[in-house]
Amino acid sequence: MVDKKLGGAGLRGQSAGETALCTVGKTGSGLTYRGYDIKDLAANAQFEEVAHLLLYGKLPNQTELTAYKARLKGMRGLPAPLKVVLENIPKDAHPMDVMRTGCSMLGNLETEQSDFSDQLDHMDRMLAVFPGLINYWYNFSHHGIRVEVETEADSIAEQFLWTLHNKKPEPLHVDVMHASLVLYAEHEFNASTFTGRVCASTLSDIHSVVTGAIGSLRGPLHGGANEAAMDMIENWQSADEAEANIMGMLERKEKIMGFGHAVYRESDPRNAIIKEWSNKLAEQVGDTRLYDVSERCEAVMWREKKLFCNADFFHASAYNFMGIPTKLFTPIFVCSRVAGWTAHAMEQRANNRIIRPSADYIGEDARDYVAIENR
Ligand SMILES: CC(=O)SCCNC(=O)CCNC(=O)[C@H](O)C(C)(C)COP(=O)(O)OP(=O)(O)OC[C@H]1O[C@@H](n2cnc3c(N)ncnc32)[C@H](O)[C@@H]1OP(=O)(O)O
Ligand SMILES: O=C([O-])CC(=O)C(=O)O
Repeated sequence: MVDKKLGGAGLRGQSAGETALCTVGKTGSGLTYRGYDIKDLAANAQFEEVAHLLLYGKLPNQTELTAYKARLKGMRGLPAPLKVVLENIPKDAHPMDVMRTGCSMLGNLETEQSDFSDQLDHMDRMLAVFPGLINYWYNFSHHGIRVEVETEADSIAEQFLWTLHNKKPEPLHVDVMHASLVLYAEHEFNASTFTGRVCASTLSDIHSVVTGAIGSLRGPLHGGANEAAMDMIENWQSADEAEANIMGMLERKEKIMGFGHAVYRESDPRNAIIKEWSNKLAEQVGDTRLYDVSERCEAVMWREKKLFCNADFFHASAYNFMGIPTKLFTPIFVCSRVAGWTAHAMEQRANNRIIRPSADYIGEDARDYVAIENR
């Protein structure tokens, strides 16, 4: 990988701590979780295997996986007061705000012990409950339906689609969701994870850690890019129209969402994987527009700027082909990344020192206080 010229802005390139969870841009195809290459995990593992790897330190054997999935399945129910809160959030709310409020409310109802002795219970609970939480709100606010969240879904991947569409999803879509959740699960010291680690370093509770992380993920420069990419590509009826518009945006020095990365220099290893799934889904739905448009954007951005698709870009078309509303794209990221966030919180707690960097002062020199009547 080509070394990036590092500047101080955005703490780019500076180490802010240690982790045993993930490497970004260092070995293999460029992304590993506890030493396992993302390509192998995405091709072979269910999301629950990856969550177990991150939270419990090892890939589960079959008996452990079966037990873990059963444990998570038993944790899907929404407490009644949380349902009341969700039912009171308006239809036009941003779903990431719903996630943030839902997570925070859960922390009021099921507060973590201050000695963190029950931390894993809360971490698993969030993994289990988040898909139903967002889809309960979505279905209630948009369709007036109180969707059943304690479904027979076999996995978190299936649970998301089942509670969204209120019916058992087709197997291909479940496979795509597994891959997607695996791809999004963990990414070292990205902005949302770092937010969570800072919060964890104050010895705060796990719901505060995750609520803060959700807030950071919401922005279009981070998780919100998958929605922003969809809002962009859905306007274009053909690859040629996409190319003309991208060229115009580049000329006007606009950011193209879903491209570029703070660490990777030549490619994001997650892109090829989700792109392949998007291609499969395009064939399944008989798409002749969105996938071509996306591919052309990719080609033009590389040709003009040597900028590549990050994990978010082909997620947009893939989710769209599965009938997922654009506004729910980033909440899916939450349903996955909560595994990484909480694993990082545990790691921080296990070897903690409060995160408190310094700043270079660029303000006024010392001066005399001026009484209010003299200002
Ligand atoms: C899952 C994830 O969170 S992945 C990231 C999702 N975010 C996006 O897709 C948003 C669009 N991308 C971006 O804004 C950026 O590429 C980021 C935020 C991801 C990384 O930011 P940085 O590390 O500051 O980017 P980097 O230093 O590589 O930028 C180099 C140059 O390329 C430009 N550039 C980077 N990404 C883009 C883009 N998507 N569109 C247009 N220009 C871009 C920058 O403006 C910068 O130009 P400059 O030197 O003239 O200022
Ligand atoms: O690492 C980053 O800066 C952003 C990213 O790709 C992620 O969080 O998945």
